[in-house]
Amino acid sequence: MFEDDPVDDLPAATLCHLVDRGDDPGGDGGAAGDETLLIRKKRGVGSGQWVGPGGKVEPGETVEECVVREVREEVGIDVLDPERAGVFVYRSDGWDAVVHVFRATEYAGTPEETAEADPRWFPVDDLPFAEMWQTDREWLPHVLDGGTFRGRFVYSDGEPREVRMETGVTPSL
Ligand SMILES: COc1nc(N)nc2c1ncn2[C@H]1C[C@H](O)[C@@H](COP(=O)(O)OP(=O)(O)OP(=O)(O)O)O1
Repeated sequence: MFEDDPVDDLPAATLCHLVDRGDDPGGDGGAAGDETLLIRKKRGVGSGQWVGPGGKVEPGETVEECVVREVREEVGIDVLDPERAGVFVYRSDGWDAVVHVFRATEYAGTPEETAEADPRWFPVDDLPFAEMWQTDREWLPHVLDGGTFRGRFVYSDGEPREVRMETGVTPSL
């Protein structure tokens, strides 16, 4: 899967997909059913799109530390039980990275808008894919359903040109 990629040398980043299972996900009086928290990114890679909160791993930081820090910085909540759900290599004509995907179900606090992100809960069966990374369609439903994956996505001019993915695997490089 990653034979052609210098995975040890690529920058690392994280994404968090928080799933709220309950009668009133997000505590916002919305419809019952599973929901997931997405952000409208205000800056950085993928700005303007809906995406899971996350960001770049800082020097000396583990990916687990990064995902907790980034979610706190972007939407002001503490994720309590992040678990690895996937990993993908992203290659493009700009930035390249290894992105570590986490799933979580427990959190403390209430998501709030920040300078980086505008958060909103979406039903897991009604995600805004038209305004998301195109390859999220391939793996996000699987992750929200408790699955794991590894992938390699090559983009050019903002479009996916090569998409490779395997599911039900250990989500490591
Ligand atoms: C197909 O590629 C991607 N798909 C998805 N869903 N998300 C991606 C893809 N490539 C990158 N990302 C995510 C991974 C990270 O969460 C962000 C990139 O980090 P960001 O630019 O947000 O980094 P920060 O440290 O928050 O921001 P600053 O650099 O401004 O400090 O994109």
